[in-house]
Amino acid sequence: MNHQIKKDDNPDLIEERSKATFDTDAFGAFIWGGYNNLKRRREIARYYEDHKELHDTVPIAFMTREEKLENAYRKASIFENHIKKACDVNNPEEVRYFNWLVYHIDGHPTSVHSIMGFPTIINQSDKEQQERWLQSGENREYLATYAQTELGTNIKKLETTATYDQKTEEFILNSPTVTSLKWWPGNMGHSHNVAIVMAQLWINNKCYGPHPFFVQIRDPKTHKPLPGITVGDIGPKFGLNTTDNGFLKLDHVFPNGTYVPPVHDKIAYSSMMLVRAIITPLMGENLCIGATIAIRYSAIRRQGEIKPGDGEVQILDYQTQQHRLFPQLARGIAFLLAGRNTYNFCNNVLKDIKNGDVSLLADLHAILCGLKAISSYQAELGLEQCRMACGGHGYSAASGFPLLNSNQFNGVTVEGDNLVLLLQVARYLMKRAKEIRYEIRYGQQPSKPNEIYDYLFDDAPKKCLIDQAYVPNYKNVLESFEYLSKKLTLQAYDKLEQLKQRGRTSEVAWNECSVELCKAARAHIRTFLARTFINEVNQVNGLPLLTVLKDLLQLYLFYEVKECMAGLMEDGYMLGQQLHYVKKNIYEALSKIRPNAVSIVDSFDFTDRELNSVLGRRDGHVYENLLKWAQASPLNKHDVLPFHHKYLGRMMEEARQKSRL
Ligand SMILES: CCCCC/C=C/C(=O)SCCNC(=O)CCNC(=O)[C@H](O)C(C)(C)COP(=O)(O)OP(=O)(O)OC[C@H]1O[C@@H](n2cnc3c(N)ncnc32)[C@H](O)[C@@H]1OP(=O)(O)O
Ligand SMILES: Cc1cc2nc3c(=O)[nH]c(=O)nc-3n(C[C@H](O)[C@H](O)[C@H](O)COP(=O)(O)OP(=O)(O)OC[C@H]3O[C@@H](n4cnc5c(N)ncnc54)[C@H](O)[C@@H]3O)c2cc1C
Repeated sequence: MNHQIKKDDNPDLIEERSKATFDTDAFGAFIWGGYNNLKRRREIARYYEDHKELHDTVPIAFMTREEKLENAYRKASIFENHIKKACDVNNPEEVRYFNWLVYHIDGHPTSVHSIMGFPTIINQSDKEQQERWLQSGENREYLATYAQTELGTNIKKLETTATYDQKTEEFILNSPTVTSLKWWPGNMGHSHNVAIVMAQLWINNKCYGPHPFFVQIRDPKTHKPLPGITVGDIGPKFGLNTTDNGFLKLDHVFPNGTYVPPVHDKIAYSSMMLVRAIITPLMGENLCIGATIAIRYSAIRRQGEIKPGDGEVQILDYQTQQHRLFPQLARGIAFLLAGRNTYNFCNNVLKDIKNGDVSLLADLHAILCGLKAISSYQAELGLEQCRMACGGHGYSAASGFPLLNSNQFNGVTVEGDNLVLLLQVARYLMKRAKEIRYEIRYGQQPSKPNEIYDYLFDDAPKKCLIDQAYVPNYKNVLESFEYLSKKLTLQAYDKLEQLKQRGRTSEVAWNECSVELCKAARAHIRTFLARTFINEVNQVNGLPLLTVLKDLLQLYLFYEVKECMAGLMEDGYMLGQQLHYVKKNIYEALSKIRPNAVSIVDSFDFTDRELNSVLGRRDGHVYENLLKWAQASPLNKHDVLPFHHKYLGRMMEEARQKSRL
């Protein structure tokens, strides 16, 4: 049963919705982690709808950059009055959802304080510092950005210095070169007045590596930059134009604060872990939003005939359209599930770290890096497929895709470039490979099995069993992913060792293997994503929901097998006839998903505010609203543009006069 049917909706959508073979609320509860969460989402969305002062005055596509910022500042100033009424403020998912409804996708002037600056203070300050900055940070008496990236250096070679002056017992922060300017930190340009600055710590002429410092960059009252501080906005970007990403130069600045040694030398990176953990489900959500827009639009858009004379078909009936869109749906769900899983894992490990236990830090770091890299890359490609699937209207800002996709572009870069992060995964895998070759087991005697990497130590069957349909729970497909991942990991390791034996330094050998190292990392993450999807579906009771989830799982798994078929076939592990079986499964899954496609995307329960798209409207009334949208364009405020006669009008008039001569 589809709960979204309303009698005045577009007839094609009513027809699609009436075909649902499952309960859309049951699916929604599966996606959002239970019925109560789904109910709370609806209550929060209702709260947002009922409070017009939180809405945009005009679509942001029609605003200049300054208007965007002012609109977001206006909302930020009333946000605190509303959040306590709309949400349980101790529930991060409710808070995140309300934020998302109010500010939507283009950034906002308090975001980096919430997701990076303040969490860094929570996780990395000592008791005395917390007494000073915790409550006031929570009250937003100050707003803190996270200033790590520099204009021309990499993290290992940061040039910003924090030198301890023994005489005054103070730290002096300095940007000694143009390349050392902090560049990119979100909200640093104009909105925030504090920066958590990552700087190389120098004590007695000895460098202790990058450490975070709490630096007041603007006067708390006048908001003017403080002495020694040069700060500003870095200018317009591909997306996130409601965020003032900034630059910062420190000229011998004396910040508040003391140096506290971390419990682990990589703890300074924990803020990045937390954000990476947020990014993967966000990528899933973005992709599901894109798929919702494109699938709803494909159900109301009619173009061409399949059987001549039978009339124009919904473009969703074309197999090519299904092949373009349904894998995005399946991948979006896979990212949401894996993201939820690792977000919980991350919070548990961060708690352990606070108590001095860093035993799971490396496992967590590797999986977060890999998931962030794969999910953001595939979501970017997938959203582009969704846009293209909407033809010309997909290119209009009314579709929502220009804003959605341009913001998605930052996913592959923020919190670490994807290739750099895949190489972090590879570093972890190479350690496991060494243990396999020397027959040592990671963690020696593990107290409990670790699903993330245990398979690397097991002997997978040497023969591909992918076409053995009787194997339960897709064990055979998972084994194929495991086989490939282990093979690529060991191949990369052996090549590294050979290069080193031939005299290459470790670093040069690493670089010469880096394409293959990234392949191994991708295969490991693919295995994790597949296993998580299978495990989550296995826990579902209730046949109608289970059936549609299994259709999506079938598509997901066989589509991923097809994506890595070269690696599976090159050594004869998978045979040509098995590839035919894989393709058959993909096409079969597409046709099983087709009748439920609109109901599946309805199950996500995205509001029209979240979709921000005329094409993806819940009611399907696309064409009349495209006209309304175009008429609202600021250009159409005038029948004749105020500068028309000054230029084009004059040009044409002069041309007419000339031709009369
Ligand atoms: C939603 C919108 C958000 C918008 C806000 C965006 C904010 C930002 O973008 S903030 C800036 C983020 N910057 C980055 O993410 C930089 C990306 N690069 C990295 O993270 C790299 O991992 C590195 C530069 C931190 C380290 O690279 P590398 O030089 O290769 O390695 P090291 O020698 O420094 O360290 C290796 C060692 O450390 C472990 N490790 C690295 N990072 C972490 C971590 N986050 N947590 C735990 N452990 C970490 C790594 O596994 C190695 O361990 P061993 O192999 O045991 O030595
Ligand atoms: C929208 C946005 C918001 C941001 N917000 C913040 C913020 O709030 N705070 C902050 O500190 N930073 C922020 N950043 C900066 C961001 O974290 C960095 O841009 C990102 O980590 C990549 O670093 P880089 O720009 O120095 O790229 P570079 O390191 O110059 O990388 C460029 C390319 O070189 C290659 N490369 C680099 N190193 C290696 C390597 N070791 N091995 C192989 N290939 C390599 C990769 O292909 C990479 O794509 C933001 C960036 C963006 C786009």
